[in-house]
Amino acid sequence: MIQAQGLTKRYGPKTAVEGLSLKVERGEVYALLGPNGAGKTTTLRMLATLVRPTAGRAEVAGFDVGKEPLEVRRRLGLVNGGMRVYDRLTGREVLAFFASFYGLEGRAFKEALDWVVALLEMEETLEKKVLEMSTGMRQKVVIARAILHRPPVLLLDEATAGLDVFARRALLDFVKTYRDLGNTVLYSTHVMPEAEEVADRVGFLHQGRLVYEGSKEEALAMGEGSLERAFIRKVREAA
Ligand SMILES: Nc1ncnc2c1ncn2[C@@H]1O[C@H](COP(=O)(O)OP(=O)(O)OP(=O)(O)O)[C@@H](O)[C@H]1O
Repeated sequence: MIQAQGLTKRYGPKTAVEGLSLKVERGEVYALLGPNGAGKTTTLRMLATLVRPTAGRAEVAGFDVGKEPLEVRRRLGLVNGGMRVYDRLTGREVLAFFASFYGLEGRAFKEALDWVVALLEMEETLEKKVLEMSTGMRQKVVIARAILHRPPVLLLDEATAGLDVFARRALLDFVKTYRDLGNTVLYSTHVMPEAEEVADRVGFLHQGRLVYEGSKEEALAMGEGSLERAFIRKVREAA
């Protein structure tokens, strides 16, 4: 569902991502792991058609990110940590607003809303203003707006940043549920234990390069039970 070959992004003399190739299959959670500045955000933004690659190519759900960005956008959702929603609107109003971007109006909107409300258990957010919501409720609205169009591919970029323990738990459980519905999730984080919990496969990104890729089990075995140790080992080997 996600394929990248030689994906590269340079900002002037600075290389943010260098020759990145990866494949994520349907029904899989792929954790892209790396410290701040490793190139995770840039990679996700290229896949989401928000940043144009300097070189290389990528496809999402069979569509080229450079040549068919609208087809790609129809099939993916993006959640960034710390994403804001309009404080003065209710959950329902926020979702109606974003639904209109996807052409979901009238009956189609109602169906999408019913689906997302049941999936995220967020009935209580519908008539509440965002500024009156808990962090957890707000997070549900952020996720709901990203998946209203039922994208088969979901990109999450440091999505647990700033969440309290309840909201974080709900998000990790949601990732697994969304995967189990047959969707594909690219989960970017620097928090290794989160990847240990949700990932099927992992990729280690260091200074813009993918230095390792494998199943979570292989990576854990290499790190004697710890992804963190596996990551450090691969980064040292690549140096
Ligand atoms: N618009 C830009 N102009 C110049 N340099 C940039 C730009 N965007 C990112 N970079 C640089 O590219 C590198 C990779 O950044 P990126 O944000 O992709 O990393 P990251 O792994 O997502 O880290 P973080 O979690 O801190 O966002 C960093 O060195 C960053 O400073």
